[in-house]
Amino acid sequence: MDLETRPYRSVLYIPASKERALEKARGLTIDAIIFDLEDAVAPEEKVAARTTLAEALKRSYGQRARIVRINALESEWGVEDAKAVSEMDCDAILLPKVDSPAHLDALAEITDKPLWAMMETPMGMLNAKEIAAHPRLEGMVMGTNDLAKELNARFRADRLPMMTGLGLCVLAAKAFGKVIVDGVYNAFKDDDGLQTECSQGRDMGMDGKTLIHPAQVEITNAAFAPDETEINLARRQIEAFEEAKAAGQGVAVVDGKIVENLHVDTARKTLARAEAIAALAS
Ligand SMILES: CC(C)(COP(=O)(O)OP(=O)(O)OC[C@H]1O[C@@H](n2cnc3c(N)ncnc32)[C@H](O)[C@@H]1OP(=O)(O)O)[C@@H](O)C(=O)NCCC(=O)NCCSC(=O)C[C@H](O)C(=O)O
Ligand SMILES: [Mg+2]
Repeated sequence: MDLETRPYRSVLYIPASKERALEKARGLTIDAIIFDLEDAVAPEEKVAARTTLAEALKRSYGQRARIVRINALESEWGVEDAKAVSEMDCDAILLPKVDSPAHLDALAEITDKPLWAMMETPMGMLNAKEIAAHPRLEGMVMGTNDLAKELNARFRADRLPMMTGLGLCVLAAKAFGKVIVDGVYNAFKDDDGLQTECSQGRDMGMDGKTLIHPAQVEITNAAFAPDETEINLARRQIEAFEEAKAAGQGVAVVDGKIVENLHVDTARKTLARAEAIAALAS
């Protein structure tokens, strides 16, 4: 599966030190996993967590993308994390608190793995374009907890204080064809709040959302997948446009709205996305 078609609806963080959670993930309907060596692991457990993770990755996680978040390279663990993860059976390395492409350059010197960037600092927001343009970068992950901390912003249901940063990162990721997944929703027992935040992220163009608990998976998978109404509309748009084209016209009308070439492109992507999700499930 290539980057363009691989679904990243649900991306679950798992503390690399927690064997039970590492095992549990093998049975969850998640598109990707972030195995965390950074914030979810206490300092005294960091070195042992590398070994625990290396062992866990020797067994299959099926089709789920396996991304490992290391500690910052400036920290006492970062460089050793990067070297150790380079030898592990995983799909990418995620670097926290990326401020500029220079941070990615430093990691690229240590590893050949594809790179992902945590977007969670004010400087990272300002440099989102240059970070997204990095040739080794595959994806961006919003770190909305760190961003709120750095901004001294308040958490609000509408995420207004985050919007500039979220918008800059979505623009940057889309401009350079990179994956972008939204930040976590901390209140993991609040389904309504999660649903609202998923809908907002999807409306903005996020490819999916990062999660902290298995209870968040179902809502997120549904929110970032095309639903029956969207699939049905996409099919009708393509059909109507093909008919219009055959009749020598460049525009069709479906449900009272015009359908042009560009809408057909979106419709085809919607169907391709639905097919990719169905293929993952089979
Ligand atoms: C939040 C938690 C500490 C809650 O854990 P727990 O009390 O164990 O929850 P439950 O008893 O409800 O768990 C039920 C079962 O589910 C498993 N479980 C729980 N969480 C996970 C998980 N993340 N992945 C896989 N499996 C999980 C439990 O083991 C139970 O299994 P079983 O006993 O077999 O039934 C906990 O959920 C947790 O630690 N979550 C992850 C926290 C984390 O990773 N934080 C760091 C990432 S967030 C971040 O840093 C974002 C960014 O950088 C930013 O700045 O915003
Ligand atoms: Mg963070």
